[in-house]
Amino acid sequence: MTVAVLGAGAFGTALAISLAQNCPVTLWARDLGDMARSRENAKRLPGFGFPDTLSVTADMSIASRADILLLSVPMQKLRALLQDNALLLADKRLVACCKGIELSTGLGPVTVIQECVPSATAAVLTGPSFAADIARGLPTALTLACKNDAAGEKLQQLLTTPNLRLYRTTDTIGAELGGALKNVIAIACGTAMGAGLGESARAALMTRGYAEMQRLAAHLGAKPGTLSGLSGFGDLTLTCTSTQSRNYQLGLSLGKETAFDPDTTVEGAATAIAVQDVAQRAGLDMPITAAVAGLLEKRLDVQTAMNALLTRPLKEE
Ligand SMILES: NC(=O)C1=CN([C@@H]2O[C@H](COP(=O)(O)OP(=O)(O)OC[C@H]3O[C@@H](n4cnc5c(N)ncnc54)[C@H](O)[C@@H]3O)[C@@H](O)[C@H]2O)C=CC1
Ligand SMILES: O=C(CO)COP(=O)(O)O
Repeated sequence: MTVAVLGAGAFGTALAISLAQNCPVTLWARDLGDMARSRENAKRLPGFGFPDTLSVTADMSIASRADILLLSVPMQKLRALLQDNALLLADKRLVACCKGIELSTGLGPVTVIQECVPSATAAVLTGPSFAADIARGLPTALTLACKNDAAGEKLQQLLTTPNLRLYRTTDTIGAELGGALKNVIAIACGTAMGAGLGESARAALMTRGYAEMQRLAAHLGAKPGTLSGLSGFGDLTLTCTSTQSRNYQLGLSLGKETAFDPDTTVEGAATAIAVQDVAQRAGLDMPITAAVAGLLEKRLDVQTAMNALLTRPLKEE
């Protein structure tokens, strides 16, 4: 068995290092930089040397020979990667490792794979994990979702490592929505903490944000229960409480009104805008998502957004 990881960001590099314990792994990058010589991704994941079983390439025809390909580019770049390489990726097992909703279509990564490479087996790997934790070999549990349970079970077995424990589901919609929506709530939580609104406010945002996540997931056909697993509740907890999270960090800077590096990958920003549109079309009430979208689009300031949430009509929980 061989694995390739397409996209040499922090997460793709960490997964490649971890999976290289199981089998030969090829890490594909658009731009290899100095990685082949230094045997390290100094730009995205410094301090973690590559094991001997990990090779790097910028040649997709080499990477696409692998049995299983993990797609670890940001969500808004996924479609172009698939379209550009559709012939090489035909009939492959493609596992999306990105968390988000496509801005132009409102779709998640599994559907984007199915649209671009219909002959592929599409899956998504998601759940609570920071790249550095995985690269360090710290214990991590994730969800592997694939509509075809037999194919999902095989992927679960092949991609589990001594430190990376995979659970399995056939509910790709629920799994990808959990990973996408928790980032939006993490921006809200970071904003509240950055603005000094306190930990009680953060707990309220996490809980009511989780209610929003479940509302949209149910509307889009997710199985009841998936959102309470690693891909939903698990990742929500991690991302809303850790300063390691870039979504949470963006929120902190919005709350503190400080500058934020625009080159940082913050998946929740595009997802908030995409989800706001989906929710409006569906007539769903998602006030925290709407507040985050308003902050990001600079239609709202933090105080106005908070007042809007607090003055909504009182209702049953
Ligand atoms: N960093 C983390 O701890 C985790 C990240 N993720 C997810 O992994 C995905 C990727 O995030 P990171 O690796 O952290 O981002 P990153 O910012 O570290 O790296 C993104 C990488 O994608 C590459 N890239 C961008 N557009 C590309 C294209 N068109 N073709 C090829 N490569 C392209 C960039 O060159 C860069 O190497 C995101 O969806 C994120 O939510 C999931 C779990 C943990
Ligand atoms: O998805 C993640 C943790 O599970 C990583 O979070 P950030 O993208 O916010 O850094």
